[in-house]
Amino acid sequence: MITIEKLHKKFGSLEVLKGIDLQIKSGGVFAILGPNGSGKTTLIKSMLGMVIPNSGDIWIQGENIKKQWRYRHQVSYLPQIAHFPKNLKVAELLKMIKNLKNKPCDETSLVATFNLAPFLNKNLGDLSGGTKQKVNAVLTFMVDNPIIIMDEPTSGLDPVSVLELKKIILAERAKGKTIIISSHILSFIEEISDEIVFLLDGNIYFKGSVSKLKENTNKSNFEEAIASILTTSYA
Ligand SMILES: Nc1ncnc2c1ncn2[C@@H]1O[C@H](COP(=O)(O)OP(=O)(O)OP(=O)(O)O)[C@@H](O)[C@H]1O
Repeated sequence: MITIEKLHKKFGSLEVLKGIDLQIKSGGVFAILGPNGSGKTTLIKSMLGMVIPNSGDIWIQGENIKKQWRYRHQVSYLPQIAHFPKNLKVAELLKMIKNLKNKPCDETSLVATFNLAPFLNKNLGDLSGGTKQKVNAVLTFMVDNPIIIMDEPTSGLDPVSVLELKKIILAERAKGKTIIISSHILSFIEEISDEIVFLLDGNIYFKGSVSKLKENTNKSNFEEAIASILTTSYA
């Protein structure tokens, strides 16, 4: 269970999160949606201790994360933009992360799933954006953690890889893991999410299932339901 209470975050005079209260129950796929700049990454990074809120509290598995780091051993994170060392080879990075994790890692089947074998001896700086994202996915899923947080995981992936990613996410969900995803690809979110939260103007505009959102907005299509929130709010 993840509990967020009265979370405020400002960057200078820009108030990005204006008192977010949120509960994410354990087990299932939870999506964080919202327009560009609505604070999805800020919220995600707050859960990871990478953004320090101005006020408010976050509890992960019962532990207040303020000034804590141990909980991070239970959380896998796929960042929106991975900054890999350019001159390191893919195989070297995988080995290095495995050593750092000091936990059982299973990257072999993931490397096969994402067809990364031909790239293992290539420098990370020479990879295409999509191939880097596949490496990012391998790093995320190779460790067996109960919480998986992904910021725009489909970014740059071709349709076959998106399909593979979806299968992996659903398999992790079936193991009872808590998976938190931010994405603008609504078809992807609709297929995999148990619950969504929609951020708007620093607050939670909606929390519930995709079908509940469709019902509330009186739309049969998820994209139209999201569009109707935005047109109503910004009209
Ligand atoms: N370190 C920072 N310093 C200053 N402003 C920041 C910083 N990080 C984020 N912001 C600003 O906070 C706002 C929210 O950014 P955030 O990245 O959380 O949005 P997002 O919903 O993830 O956006 P997107 O959909 O474009 O990825 C934006 O206006 C952004 O410019």
